[in-house]
Amino acid sequence: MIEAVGLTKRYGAKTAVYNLSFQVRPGTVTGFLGPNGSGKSTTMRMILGLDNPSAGHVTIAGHPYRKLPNAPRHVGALLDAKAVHGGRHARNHLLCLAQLSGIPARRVDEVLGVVGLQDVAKKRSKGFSLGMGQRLGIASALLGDPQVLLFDEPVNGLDPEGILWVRNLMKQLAAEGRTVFVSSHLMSEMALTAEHLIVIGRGQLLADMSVKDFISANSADFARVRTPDTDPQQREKLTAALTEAGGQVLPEQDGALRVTGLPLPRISDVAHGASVRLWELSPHQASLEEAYMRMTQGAVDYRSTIDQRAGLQQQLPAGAPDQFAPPMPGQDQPGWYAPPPPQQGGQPFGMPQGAPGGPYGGAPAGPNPYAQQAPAAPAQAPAPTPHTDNEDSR
Ligand SMILES: Nc1ncnc2c1ncn2[C@@H]1O[C@H](COP(=O)(O)OP(=O)(O)OP(=O)(O)O)[C@@H](O)[C@H]1O
Repeated sequence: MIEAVGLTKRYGAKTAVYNLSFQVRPGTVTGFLGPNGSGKSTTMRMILGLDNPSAGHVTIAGHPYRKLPNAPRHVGALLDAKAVHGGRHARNHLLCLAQLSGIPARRVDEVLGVVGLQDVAKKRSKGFSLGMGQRLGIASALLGDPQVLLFDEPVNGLDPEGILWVRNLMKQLAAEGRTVFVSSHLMSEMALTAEHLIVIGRGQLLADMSVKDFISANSADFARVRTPDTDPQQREKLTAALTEAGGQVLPEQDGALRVTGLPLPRISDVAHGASVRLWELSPHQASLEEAYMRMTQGAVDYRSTIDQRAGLQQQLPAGAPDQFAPPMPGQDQPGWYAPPPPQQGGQPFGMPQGAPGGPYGGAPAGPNPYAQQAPAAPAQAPAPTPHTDNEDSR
């Protein structure tokens, strides 16, 4: 298990991670999400002892990484797939790593097979594609057959077959009882791979919950209703009747209606009462991507100036109801589509229960550097400071 308590990292005046407390448990794939620059890589580097926390601590199986006996046998990581000696053959690169950790040479051939690089084992890695480099990085992580694995953007550069392979590999590693902590910007992929999520924004914990709970807590589910295409008046009649009944109705591009605020059976009754025939009445749940966009909308540092000029400030999905609207009729009935919880007052973005300080009572990390920030997206374009330590691989 990985456990962070009150983890904080400052680089001069910049606070990259602030008072972060979480646990990553064995047996499941835990996704690590956050907008660009939110502190994911910094957190991973602190877990691996590559950066010292300014406050708080992080342990693996109860020990700081640097105090783990023969750490590479316990922990494997892919942080930057380009961090290899390009002049070395793939096999030699792995052999060097293996020798440093007392891992037998036969394990090198095993992991080359696992990642599908056996045919290019004698090729220099500087000629590798991005995807091949990722596979070599994953091979390095697996070398010590570790119980704890960290992957920073492991599917970066992989083709669809490679992405599927990584997905299955992560799940298999977790099913074997290992701790698997993986960051990615591909929400659709995370939804298929991870069971649990840790979401951060501007270095702070935003959510620590199952994927299922995350989606239901941050999504605006809706019903799709379609009246006969041949009779547009039926659609208008139904829109009026549903609005009258307290629903919010928005037209979809394909002519259907998107309804929130009313349970499915009520929509059906209202349609029946208005003598409107229905061709479709179906429930829809938001995707992880939609839920993620809603949660992190106030915690995005880097935004296109084109989006800002056009007022495209992280738009909510179409049909999302007003977050601050009073309770709606039918709210307690099964099948009612709840709007997302309102952002908590005064915070630049929704904070998790118990934060700051975190659910584990993290050590005080000094004044919250974000407390005085504007509550919404920045009005000015952020300084265009490409910042990442391994941006080439992204
Ligand atoms: N060595 C460093 N010196 C100064 N600032 C740094 C350093 N490393 C990271 N930062 C800053 O800390 C913040 C968090 O960066 P980090 O790379 O951890 O974010 P990230 O969530 O991994 O981003 P991305 O999704 O783009 O990879 C950024 O504002 C970054 O500029």
